Amino acid sequence: YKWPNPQLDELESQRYDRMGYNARALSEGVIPCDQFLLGETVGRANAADWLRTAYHDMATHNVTSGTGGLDGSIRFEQDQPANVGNGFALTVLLLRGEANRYISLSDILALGAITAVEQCGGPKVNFRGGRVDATKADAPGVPEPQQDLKTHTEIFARQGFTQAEMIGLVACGHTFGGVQHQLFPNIVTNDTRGVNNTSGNVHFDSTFITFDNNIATEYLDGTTHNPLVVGPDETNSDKRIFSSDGNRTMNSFRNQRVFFKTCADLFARMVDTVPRGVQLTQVIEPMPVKPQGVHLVYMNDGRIRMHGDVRLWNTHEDPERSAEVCWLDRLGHECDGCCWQLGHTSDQVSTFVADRKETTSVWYSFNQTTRYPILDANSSVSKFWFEIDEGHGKRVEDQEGHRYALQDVVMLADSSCREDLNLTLGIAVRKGIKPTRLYLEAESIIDDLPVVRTINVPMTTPTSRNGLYNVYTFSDSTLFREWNIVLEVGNKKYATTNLQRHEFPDCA
Ligand code: HEM
Repeated sequence: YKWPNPQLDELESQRYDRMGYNARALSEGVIPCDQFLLGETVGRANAADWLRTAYHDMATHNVTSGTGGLDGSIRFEQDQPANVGNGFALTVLLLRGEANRYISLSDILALGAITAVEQCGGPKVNFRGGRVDATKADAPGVPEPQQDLKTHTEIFARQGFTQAEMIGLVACGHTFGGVQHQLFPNIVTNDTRGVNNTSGNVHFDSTFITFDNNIATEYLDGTTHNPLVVGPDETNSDKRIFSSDGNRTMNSFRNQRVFFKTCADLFARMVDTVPRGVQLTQVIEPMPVKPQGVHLVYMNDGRIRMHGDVRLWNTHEDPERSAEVCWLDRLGHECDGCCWQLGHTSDQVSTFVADRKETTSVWYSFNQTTRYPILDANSSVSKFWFEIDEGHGKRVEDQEGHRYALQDVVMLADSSCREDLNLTLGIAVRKGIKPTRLYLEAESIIDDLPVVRTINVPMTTPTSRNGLYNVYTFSDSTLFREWNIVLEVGNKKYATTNLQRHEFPDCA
């Protein structure tokens, strides 16, 4: 895809900016993998809850009617007997803050499961966005351990999975976590609860926070303590499922590579199981050169300052490297002095983990400490690109000649400042156009879901008419999450990027 694309930019960032500079908060709950936030029970982990939540949310799917699937309906399904325990509520509570208008709660639940798998030693799982959040419960459909093999096979077939895929999905799922005595006292009894720890949570395998094939090898070797294999016959659903093809599938999982490949494919299908009619995006791949938070600020002296970062994916620190941002003027012409050396410090590095390896990215800032690229408002900017030199000539990074587009019609003004929760915004609007409406788009989370509020900015009297821009002043104290400015000119819209991370000076 081509930058800017607010939805794909956001999905890409949530997917790949996992740790370090400009990291998103999503993965914090699974770093380290034994982390269990918001609860006291030892022997549990967010990683296990996140994976189980994605499965239970999806498990309502009916391939024939096209209903149910991964749609966040788990929020309304916690009174269903198959959804006992607080793992689902905790998962929603931990993850909902990461959703916004471009990435739904159900996208975040899908990505939470993928992040847990990848971060805790598992394979890379393809991620798409575009899930739509349900507003009510789906028809019940999550399997329970006391059901027989025929029922389980039918349930998985209804969800769209064959018998072999059922074996795979259960084995891949049960490499994390375990069964709690408190919730299943007949499965993990007073006698068996002490096996892994004293809290009464008996794990499915000996490495309950590591994604590996021990779930299969320990089962095959007869050393397993999996409560759904060695528990009471009636609830030994893993045993019935694992052995249902004469252990053929489980035997293939002795090979870790086969196990990883199977799990990666099945998890991708699991999280992509959505109600009919929901259109998912392409698989989100990392952008090799990605601008982040690029925006303009109108200075009181009539010039324009350019802010932002750029991420160079899959590279390392290189003292030889120098990087520049270059731009075309607002009419699309090349201009003199329209290149600027980017700043970089050693903390501007980030990492992404999958397939047990780390990918490093290095970031550069448009500013070097306090020095920014400053443009003359007359010539201004329409597109920019990067020129990178690693000691063997300049490499141009311009999205295959498309360059990166940037509007200069509406922007923040330098007069903007913060006083506690209150932001006093100066909003600069280019003269010579006939604006029809100026407003802010501000996000909040209401009843677990992201919503966008529109806040009108009156344009009666500009507070300043310096240079080529009129500046309108507006105050608001509700801009806690993502927000941006939009200017409508007839049916054309000019929008800034999310300005949540802009650093405002104190008003004093
Ligand atoms: C017949 C199918 C299945 C049955 C009967 C079943 C049953 C169970 C039960 C009884 C627990 C214990 C929950 C608790 O005590 O909190 C559990 C945990 C878990 N299940 Fe399944 N499950 C099935 C399939 C799956 C699938 C397909 C996945 C994922 C792909 C999955 C992922 C998990 C995870 C990660 C846990 C651990 C949760 C934790 O430790 O907090 N399960 N399952």
